[in-house]
Amino acid sequence: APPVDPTDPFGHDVLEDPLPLHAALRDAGPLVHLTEYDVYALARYREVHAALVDWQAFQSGAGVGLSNFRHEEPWRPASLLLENDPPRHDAPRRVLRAVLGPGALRRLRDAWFADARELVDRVLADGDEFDAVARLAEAFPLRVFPDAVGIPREGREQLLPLGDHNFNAFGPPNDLVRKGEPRLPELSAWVASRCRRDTLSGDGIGARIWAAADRGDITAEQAPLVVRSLLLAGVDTTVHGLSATLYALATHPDQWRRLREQPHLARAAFDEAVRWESPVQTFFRTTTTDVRVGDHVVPDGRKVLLFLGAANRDPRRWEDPDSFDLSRDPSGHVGFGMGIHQCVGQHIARLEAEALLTALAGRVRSIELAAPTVRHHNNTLRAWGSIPVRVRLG
Ligand code: HEM
Ligand SMILES: CC(C)Cc1ccc(C(=O)O)cc1
Repeated sequence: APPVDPTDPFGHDVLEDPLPLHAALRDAGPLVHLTEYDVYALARYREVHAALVDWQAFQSGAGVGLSNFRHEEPWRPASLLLENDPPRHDAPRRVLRAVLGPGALRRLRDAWFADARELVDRVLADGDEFDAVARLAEAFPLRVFPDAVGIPREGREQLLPLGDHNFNAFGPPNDLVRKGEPRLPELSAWVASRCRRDTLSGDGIGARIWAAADRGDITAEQAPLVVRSLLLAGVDTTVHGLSATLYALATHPDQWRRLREQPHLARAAFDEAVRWESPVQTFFRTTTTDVRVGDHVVPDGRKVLLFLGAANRDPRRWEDPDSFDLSRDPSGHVGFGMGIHQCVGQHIARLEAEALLTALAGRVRSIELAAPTVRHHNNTLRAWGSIPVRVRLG
C-alpha cells in the first residue's frame, strides 16, 4: 500500500503555511494516501502533470471537489466546463475560448491600461502607505472584469464572497464552508440574476455567450451557466494572483528593480508569481478505472487531490524552486492547470496583471512591506487578507 499521511490538508495550520506538508508529500513518494479523508494525493510535478492531461482516467465529471457526484448531488448545478468531461465539455469550452480570445484581448487592452493608470494615480494621491490587496489587487479586477462581462455596477462586490464560498466548497464541509452558508441563498440568487440575458449589457462577453446560443453553438439553457462560470472563476482567482505578484515584488526589491528597468517583464512576473504562490492550490479528480501511479494502484472511483502548489515548487522539475526569479522561464507551471481544462481565462488574467504592473512600475521607484501581512484562509485558494505596503515615487 502507498505511504500514508494523516494531516488535514484543509486545516488552518496548513492553510496558513502549506509548504511543510507539500515537502512531506513530495518526499513520501509519487502517490500518498491521505487518511483524514480517505483520498489519494499527488504532489510531485510529474504525477500532477500526468493526471491533468489524462482526463479519461482522471475525470472532472464527478466534480473537482471532495464530493463525488457519482454518489452525491452537486450543491449547485454542475459547471458545464469545470465539472464535465468530453463530449459535454466541448461546446461550452469552444464558446468560452472564442469569447475570451485574441479579439476580446485587443478590444479590452487600451481601456484596461487606462483604467489601471487611473486607479494607480488615485491610490498614490492618497499617500505612500496602503493595503495593496484592498486598493489594487481587489479594486482593479472588480472594476474591469465585471464591466467586460457586462454586469451592472451596483452589487458587483458580491462576487468576492460568492467566489470565496465557491472555492471553499471544493473542500470538506469544515468551518470555512459553514461560514459562507448563511448568505448562500441570497448570493446564489444574485449571481443567477446576473447571468440572465436581460441583465447583461449588449456589448459585453456575457452578451457574446448568449449570441453563441442564438447561433446554436450552445443551447439557451446552457448560456447562463457558461456566464456563471466566468463570474465564479474570474474574480477571486485574479485578486489573489495579483496579490501574490505584489507580495512577491514587495519582498524582492531586486526583482522590482528588474521590472522597472524592463517593463516587458510584467507578464513573466505574473506567471512566475502564479508558479511561486499558486493562487489555486488544490482540486480533485476522480479515477474512472484502476490507475497505476508509481508502484501502486488507485482503484476506480476514488478521489485524487492534486497539489498544484507542491508541483510548482518540485525540485525534481524546477531549479531553486523556492526562489522568485524573473529570469526564470516559468512556462510549464501548473498554476493554470494543464490539458483540456487548462484555464480558459488565463490570457484575461495576464492582461489584467500586465495593465496593473505597467501602471505601477511607471510611477513607483520602490515598494516594500510596511507592516505584517495577513493571510485569508480558503480551502482551495492561497489567499490574502491584507498586504500593507509603503511606496516611494520616482
Ligand atoms: C490568476 C488567475 C487564475 C488562476 C490561477 C486560474 C486557475 C485555473 C485552473 C488551475 C484551472 C483548471 C481547473 C481544472 O483543471 O479543473 C482553471 C480553469 C478555468 N478557469 Fe481559471 N484561473 C484564473 C483566472 C481565470 C479568469 C480570469 C477566468 C475567466 C475569465 C477563468 C475561468 C476559468 C474557467 C471557465 C475554467 C474551467 C475551464 C475548463 O474546465 O475547461 N480563470 N483556472
Ligand atoms: C481553478 C478553478 C476551480 C476555477 C473555476 C471555478 C469555477 C468554474 C466554473 O465553471 O464554475 C471554473 C473554474
